[in-house]
Amino acid sequence: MVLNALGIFGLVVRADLSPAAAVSAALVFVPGDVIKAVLCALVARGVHAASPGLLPERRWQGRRDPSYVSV
Ligand SMILES: O=C(O)CCCC[C@@H]1SC[C@@H]2NC(=O)N[C@@H]21
Repeated sequence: MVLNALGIFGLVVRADLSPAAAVSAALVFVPGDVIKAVLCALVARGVHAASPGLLPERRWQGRRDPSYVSV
């Protein structure tokens, strides 16, 4: 969605399209982008399930329960 927003901005500034025309041009990409995002999430979930230690453990940084900090 950030890329789409930047693309709309670019179309307005560089291609001299009206904002409405730029939005409608960018809408063409949205279905494919949603499919790609879902596939990416599924692949990331599979990778994380196969290698749970791949990412560093998140540490609680809040103040309500300092004993929650594990390291
Ligand atoms: O080739 C170009 O100059 C335009 C590339 C456009 C890429 C954008 S990124 C968001 C949207 N989703 C895509 O898959 N392609 C466009």
